[in-house]
Amino acid sequence: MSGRPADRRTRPRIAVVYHSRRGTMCRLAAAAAEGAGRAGATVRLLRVADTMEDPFRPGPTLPAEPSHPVAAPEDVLWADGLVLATPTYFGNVSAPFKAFLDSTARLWAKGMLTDRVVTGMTSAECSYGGREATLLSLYQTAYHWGSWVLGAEPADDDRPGTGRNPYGLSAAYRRGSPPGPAELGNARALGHRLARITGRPTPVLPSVMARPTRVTVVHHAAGTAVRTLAQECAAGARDTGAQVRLRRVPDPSAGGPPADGAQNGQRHRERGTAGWGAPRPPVVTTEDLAWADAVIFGAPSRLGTLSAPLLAHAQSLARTGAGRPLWGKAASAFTVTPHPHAGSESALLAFHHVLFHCGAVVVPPGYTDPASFAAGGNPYGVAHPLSAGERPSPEALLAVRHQGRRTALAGDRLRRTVPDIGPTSPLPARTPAAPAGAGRTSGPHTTTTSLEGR
Ligand SMILES: Cc1cc2nc3c(=O)[nH]c(=O)nc-3n(C[C@H](O)[C@H](O)[C@H](O)COP(=O)(O)O)c2cc1C
Repeated sequence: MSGRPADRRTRPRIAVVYHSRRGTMCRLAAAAAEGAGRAGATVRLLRVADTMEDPFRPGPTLPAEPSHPVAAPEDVLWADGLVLATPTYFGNVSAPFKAFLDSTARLWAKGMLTDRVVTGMTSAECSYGGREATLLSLYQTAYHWGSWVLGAEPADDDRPGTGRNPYGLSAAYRRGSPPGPAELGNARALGHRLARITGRPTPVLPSVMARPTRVTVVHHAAGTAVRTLAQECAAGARDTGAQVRLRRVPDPSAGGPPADGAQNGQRHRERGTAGWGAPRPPVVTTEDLAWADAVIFGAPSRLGTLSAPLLAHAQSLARTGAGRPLWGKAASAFTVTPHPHAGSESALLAFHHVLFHCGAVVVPPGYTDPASFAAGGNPYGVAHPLSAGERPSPEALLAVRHQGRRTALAGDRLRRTVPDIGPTSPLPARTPAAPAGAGRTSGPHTTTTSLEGR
């Protein structure tokens, strides 16, 4: 991110891309665009093309909104940050929205979509009818782009009907009615937060900038493989000039019977020939997390999640209010699995959920370095299968070193933008409400006249 044009501009560019058939997502998208504009962003409010038949036509619709320009893949290229806004269809992204995401593949293949900051919004008829699943599936694409992913800020007083959700915004679809004021206010707040986080690094805060970036690598030191990856990851962070703390989580099960779901023989092999004889890093404290600008977690994968000791530690960080040690910080994870496909993806994705609850910005490796492809092409984080040997391959070591570097650089950038962002509450509408974007006529880089440039 540090080399991206946003560094040289005062205004971040935010694209709010939505699909809507009944008007809910259109209104939420307009609210997010308004919030981003109020944070000083240049905004494009765009709809995806929808040529598919509506299975419920004629359905109850809201009064028509002005037609917004149709999103093109180049809008993703243009943007520093994106709000991706799709209705929930069968617990997933709608087909027209997915078609838009897939249309970015040509730019992705050229490595041109990395390091955007992405957040998501959805609406669904049922409270628990797939809203979270839709937001999380939206982010799969963002991880593959190599984008950073931002959830919504969890609040102490979250109630049903506010749309707040640690993973983004998830509003109710109410037939024939627009989203409620709390939902719209939180959509504005999400757009606002995205724009602030995506924004230009603040050249002030000399006390912060005088020191190197700080990175903490926390791992469940279950065996040689995890420890080797953790050390290499720490070395990658140090490559950037960062100060690094290598820490381990306490493991109550060490020495006893496997109490945390270890799979056959895994715990024995994780200990490896190096055993516990090597100097062990200190046990992590909350201060190690509060101290850091970026945090990278590593652990063996067990039954599709990261191991219990690491999860227990991370879950203890997900408190709300001030003092959340991961809030607004860059974070990522790596893992060791018994076999390929025994959690290499699912354990990392599940761990991202915890990071969202902690308010962290998830910074996956994506395909931002050839090392990621060489190590198996896992965009969510490095995963080494123990069946390939106790010692991670040279490719895995290169990939995790890149992950350490990348997360450190993201932490460096975020520490310049995030500290002055206080907790957000719903942003009330402006009166008169900000107008929706007017049509674009001549291609993807033509502006939405009423929003862009405000
Ligand atoms: C094909 C289809 C699948 C849907 N699947 C779900 C679902 O899984 N869960 C749910 O609660 N609502 C579901 N809905 C309702 C939509 O979420 C609702 O129509 C949408 O949020 C309205 O957004 P819009 O007003 O922006 O078009 C579905 C609707 C359609 C057309």
